[in-house]
Amino acid sequence: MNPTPATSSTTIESIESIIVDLPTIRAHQLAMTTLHRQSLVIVRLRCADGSTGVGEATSIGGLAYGDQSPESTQLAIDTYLAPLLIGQDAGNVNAAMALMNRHVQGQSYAKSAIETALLDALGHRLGQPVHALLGGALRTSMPVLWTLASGDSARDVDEALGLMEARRHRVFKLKIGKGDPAANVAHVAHIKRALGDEVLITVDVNQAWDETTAQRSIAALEQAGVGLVEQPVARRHRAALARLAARFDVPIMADESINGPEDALELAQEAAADVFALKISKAGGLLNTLRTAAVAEAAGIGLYGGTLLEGSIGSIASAHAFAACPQLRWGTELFGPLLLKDDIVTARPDFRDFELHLTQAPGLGVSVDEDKLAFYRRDRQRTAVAVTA
Ligand SMILES: O=C(O)C[C@H]1C=CC(=O)O1
Ligand SMILES: [Mn+2]
Repeated sequence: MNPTPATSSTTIESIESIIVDLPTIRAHQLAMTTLHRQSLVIVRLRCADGSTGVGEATSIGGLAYGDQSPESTQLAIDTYLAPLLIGQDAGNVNAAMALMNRHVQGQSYAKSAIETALLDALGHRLGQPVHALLGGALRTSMPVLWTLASGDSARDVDEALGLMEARRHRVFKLKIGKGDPAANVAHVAHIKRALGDEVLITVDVNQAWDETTAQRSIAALEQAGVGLVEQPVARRHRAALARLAARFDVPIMADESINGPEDALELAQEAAADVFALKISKAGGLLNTLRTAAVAEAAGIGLYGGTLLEGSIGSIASAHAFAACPQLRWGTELFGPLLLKDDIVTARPDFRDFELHLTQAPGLGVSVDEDKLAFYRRDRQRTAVAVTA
């Protein structure tokens, strides 16, 4: 006979959203914006039995990267999603997601953060890590690349050499697409030459090129020895993406073009990409990320664990989903916490030997540092300090 199961039945009592602004360790330059800080939306969920869960929704550069900002995500949670979920069964994540999807269009970042918090709380109640709730981990550590995006080639090379020496990263992604494409290619070729044949260099164009620029530039990137080209053209230009994927040997990865399983199906049918970048926020949660991965796997398409530069909570939530993916041929870019100068969790994720390591702790396995959260939250009460003569 089975032992008496721990109970998972309780109701959702409250859902709180908090915007947190954290400085980055250096400027992070992308095609569409340069980051100096990250704004995370932290979701805290409390259940009637006292169990709690956390989640995170993070975007890049306000509305510069995608169509959901921290502020719009907070509004969606506070005004629409939380009232819908209060009093609902906290243990039935599928039912909670279906309810949200029935009543609220879009808002995938907010839904992902709430689903994460539900899974975290359920994991705490059952004494199981989130990856076990997703069917079990096929890996509990995963490779993590680093993005070189300081805006300065010499600094990028020094940064990469230091990170290889520290055994933190040995794959590097270069953010290009800003400015002259020929200068972009020269920058990549310089870094590739400086780091040598052994080091895998990938590039992310973040939709910046038209098809003819992409044709010319990818040919040169291929010559320079680049190993993967991410989202060279606009997300809607899927026919162009397919032509580029057919034309070049270097694999083409879809990022902004793919959100969930429906996109995965269409992109697979169109042979538009060799690799898909998964992100829990794009997919609207961990469960939908796994559905997206299942479509890729069925179509023989490689998987890559992507990031929206989330902090520790969002990155660890992503890692739980990626742990349960059928394959993770292209590793991950879950370095977000390392780009931040400080954190709001008590113990930062475990990055060592070029990988991120997950624990077997219940839920996500992360705890909020209340003092840090109070310090970095955007709405914190600033106490007036008396000035004495
Ligand atoms: O993929 C993106 O475009 C977003 C993100 C991931 C790594 C990074 O530096 O930016
Ligand atoms: Mn990308």
